[in-house]
Amino acid sequence: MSRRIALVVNPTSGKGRGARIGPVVRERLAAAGLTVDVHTTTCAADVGRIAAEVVASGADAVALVGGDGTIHLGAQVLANSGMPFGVIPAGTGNDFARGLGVPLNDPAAAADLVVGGRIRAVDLAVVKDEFITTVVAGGFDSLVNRRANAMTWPKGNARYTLATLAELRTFKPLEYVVTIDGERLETPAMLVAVGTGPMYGGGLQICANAEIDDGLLDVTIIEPVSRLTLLQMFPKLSKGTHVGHPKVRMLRGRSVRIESPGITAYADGEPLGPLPVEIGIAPGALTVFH
Ligand SMILES: Nc1ncnc2c1ncn2[C@@H]1O[C@H](COP(=O)(O)OP(=O)(O)OP(=O)(O)O)[C@@H](O)[C@H]1O
Repeated sequence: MSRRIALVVNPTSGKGRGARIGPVVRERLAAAGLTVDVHTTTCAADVGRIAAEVVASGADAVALVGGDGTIHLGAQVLANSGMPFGVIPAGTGNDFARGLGVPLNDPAAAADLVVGGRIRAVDLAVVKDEFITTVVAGGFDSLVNRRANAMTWPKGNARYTLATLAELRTFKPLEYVVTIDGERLETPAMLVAVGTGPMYGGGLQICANAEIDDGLLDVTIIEPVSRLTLLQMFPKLSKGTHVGHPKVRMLRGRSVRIESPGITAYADGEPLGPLPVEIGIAPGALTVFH
């Protein structure tokens, strides 16, 4: 009997890229002999609802065509379900897919990972009962995220660059209390980011050393630096070459609490809530094709 795959497509991801690549993926999966049930979402709530129906249906696997927002929604249901999950990147950021090494601009190649059937279990961060698939941002980066989300132009990652420049004009270091596995650290900083995977903001390797299956959260603290130094650090984040910078601290733990007054945390590119947040880890909670 052929494997039965539910293909869940967010047509709005990547400003319509999801709608464009959905049929490409369906054809590729079907050509490989898989039985494909296509589900197209009409609103954000559909992602979780459909994922729950798919899990209950006894399908062999699910593939999600979307960006980090869609994966975040799907992961809430797929976590700890044991159902293998394929990521077909269609968003603007695609940081979860980047962290996994899924091809970003070749939907047929991403579909081939589902066909191949090779799976691994990856960790998720958890805040209250919410699973997070990439990084929690709490500081300068969350202000940039908020501003970039509010911008309608430009379309791709250039939004983050413009938002960074705009926020830099007025940003001042923040006072933090960061508690990692019960150990309290008081420090001023530009940002504190916590991730299971390395990336946010469309390929910025803020937690460059993060291993997505080591059962640990990676914590990056950028201590106070001049505006120019922070600006110069952003291109380094794309390559991960900020690692080792004297003002960049990288730590690890199983539980992390971040406190700083007046800051809203962002996770998987969307607002999570005001600090303080307590972040835990769900080791190996998501089973993914790779
Ligand atoms: N029809 C729909 N189906 C699912 N989600 C939708 C739909 N319309 C709007 N949304 C919203 O779109 C958001 C963005 O989707 P997604 O994150 O996949 O794309 P993106 O923002 O382009 O990519 P990225 O997050 O990687 O930058 C979702 O979090 C969801 O809230």
